[in-house]
Amino acid sequence: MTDASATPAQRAAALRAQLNHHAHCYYVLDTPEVPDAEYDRLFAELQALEAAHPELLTADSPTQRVIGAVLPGLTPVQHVVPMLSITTETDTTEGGAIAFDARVRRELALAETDPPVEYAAELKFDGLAMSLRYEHGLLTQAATRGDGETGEDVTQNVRTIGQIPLRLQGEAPAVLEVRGEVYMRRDDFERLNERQREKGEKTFVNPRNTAAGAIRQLDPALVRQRPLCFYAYGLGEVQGWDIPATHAAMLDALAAFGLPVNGDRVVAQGVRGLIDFHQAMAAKRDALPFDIDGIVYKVNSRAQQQQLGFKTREPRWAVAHKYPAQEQVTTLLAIDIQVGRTGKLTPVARLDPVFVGGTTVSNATLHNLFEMRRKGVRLGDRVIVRRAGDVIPEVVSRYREPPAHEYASTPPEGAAALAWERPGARSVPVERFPYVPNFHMPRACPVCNSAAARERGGMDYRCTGGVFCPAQRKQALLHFAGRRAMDIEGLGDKLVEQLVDQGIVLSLPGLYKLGVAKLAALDRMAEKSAQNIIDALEKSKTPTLARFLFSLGIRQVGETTAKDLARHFGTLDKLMGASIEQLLEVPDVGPIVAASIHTFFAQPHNVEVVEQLLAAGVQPKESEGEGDDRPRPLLGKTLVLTGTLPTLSRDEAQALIEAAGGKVSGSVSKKTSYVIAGEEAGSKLEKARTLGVTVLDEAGLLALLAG
Ligand SMILES: NC(=O)c1ccc[n+]([C@@H]2O[C@H](COP(=O)([O-])OP(=O)(O)OC[C@H]3O[C@@H](n4cnc5c(N)ncnc54)[C@H](O)[C@@H]3O)[C@@H](O)[C@H]2O)c1
Ligand SMILES: [Zn+2]
Repeated sequence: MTDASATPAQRAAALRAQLNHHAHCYYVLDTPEVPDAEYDRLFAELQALEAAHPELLTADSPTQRVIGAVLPGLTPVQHVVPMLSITTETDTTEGGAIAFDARVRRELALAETDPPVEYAAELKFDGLAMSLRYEHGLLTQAATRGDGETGEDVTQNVRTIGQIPLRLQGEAPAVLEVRGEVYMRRDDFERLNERQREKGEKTFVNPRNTAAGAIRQLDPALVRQRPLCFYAYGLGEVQGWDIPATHAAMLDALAAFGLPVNGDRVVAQGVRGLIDFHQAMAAKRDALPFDIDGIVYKVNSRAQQQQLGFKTREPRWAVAHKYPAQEQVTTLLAIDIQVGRTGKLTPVARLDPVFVGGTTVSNATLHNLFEMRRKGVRLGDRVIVRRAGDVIPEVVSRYREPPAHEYASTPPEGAAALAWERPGARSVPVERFPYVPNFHMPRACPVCNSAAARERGGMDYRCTGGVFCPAQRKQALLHFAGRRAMDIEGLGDKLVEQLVDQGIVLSLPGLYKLGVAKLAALDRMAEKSAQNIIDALEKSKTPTLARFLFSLGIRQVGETTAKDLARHFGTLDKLMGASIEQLLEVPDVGPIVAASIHTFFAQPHNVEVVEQLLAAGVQPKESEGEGDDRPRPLLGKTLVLTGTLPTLSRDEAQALIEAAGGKVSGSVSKKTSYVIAGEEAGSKLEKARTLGVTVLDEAGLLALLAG
């Protein structure tokens, strides 16, 4: 990207324009176009250029001022004590701490023989800076950093953050401005994105930008849906309070006022303690519930802080010692399909290996076709990968190499609309069948070759070979054995894990081939418990049809639907042979459920598994079907209708009799249970009398039907 022919002056101007543009996208629009690491690289390049050519330095250079602005619609707030930035040490090794300590010692004019400087080290929370103003203990105003001098009033939104006290505890100063960081926890962020994904809506890029976007919403009700948190780390304006002599003591005092202060902080004597803390927290970073992008070192003594003072943009007594970035750019080499435990097909990006979030990442999830399309990600693209904490790495967007000439000193019109996306990508609605150029979802499961299908309105493609697919084996077995399914006591998580991993049971029918010896040979399995499981398997062989259907784990077929199906069809054969139309006749079965059942039994492998289960001795209790649960007083009875009944037509009477389990015959014999006679009954009535068959009128029939 660097134009070799550019003069230093041209390069500096280009860098300034780019940095201003990115800062605008980041601070004002909350939708960065490049990863932080990329921004930091450009920033460092400009700093180096300005150091080498001091004549190029301008007062408005991004290296000289805090960038930010007040969003239209929000009220500006003047900061009495400016909200500054912090010098960044991008050297993530111990060199970062050593450089800072050396600077501090030089500026304090300490000799080599002088004792080590005392520092306070704390986490650098990756959120947005917030100033909370308490007057006589009451929260009166909350403001963003803005350009450091002027921020935005976001009091209403900040009030929705449960952790922030509206009233301080204890004896509060006349004025206490608390500076701290608003952030979003990683699990809250993941949940939020999960919900967005389920709704088929745009997902958020990272917790920082989500938090910053939420806090600057004009509608507090929207903010409430984005769970935010807060940690205090400093002070602004203070009146009527003796500020403690050290930074660490000041934080303790803030905690005593009831403000959230993070516990992962230390007081360190000299540079060694800083390095130790940096390393200790690097090891703990993934386990923290929120993102941090480094450690902040601060000179602990207030007196020494005052002696060191400020540069234009940042204090001289503090530094941010960074960690490896959690977002990086790399190339999308290929897309693999992973089949999950529940049959979900996930496109997974195979990447040019990249160091991100502290490890080398070569695979990252693309979630689903809809998200790929929304993000404009295609095979061969440069993409931004995020890896934070224990969350699986993901491709957050396509990365567009920013050509230097595109940047003016002010951000282009509509920068927000283009952020993180290709030009125009956003205006294209996601269609019903998402189409991603140069990539197709497979039509068949790559593991078992059953059909891969997407439900109408659903986001995910799934393997339909539920009881056959090796990827779904464990899930299928566990579900099959479940209490509400076949109820096989003792066949739990641990056992299924062993049975499958050791290749002992590979499919549902295999369960019924288990012997005591095989089971007893397993880890932590005594002969007695092995026998219990064999007994439980034996006992499970005569389930109700409904339980059996439910146990197959057909998507969309829960307990209730399974009962409806069993009642309607009565036998397994009838259900398995049912067409979509016939399935739709079942009460409460709609097109999605019908399609799911039909597809399931259309997979030859699924049918094979069912047949093998039956062959292994499983015998679901079948019935006549429809009306199964109603009283059937005429079950096994044969009736003959003759003459004209006073209210019921012949067809109506027949339907009622059949619904009650009876049969209607055309001729009277010794086997006839009842003859129902109306007006003008003929020979059939006589025959009944000769054979001694009971004759009833319509009222008699109705009484029979009523039981
Ligand atoms: N991706 C982009 O386009 C883009 C654009 C601009 C800036 N950025 C990123 O923003 C950062 C630079 O912005 P900056 O100037 O605000 O500096 P900074 O965020 O690196 O450091 C200053 C901020 O650190 C925060 N902080 C967190 N924990 C703290 C603690 N314990 N003590 C004191 N402060 C603490 C405060 O909010 C403070 O305002 C970089 O990480 C940069 O990559 C990215
Ligand atoms: Zn499969």
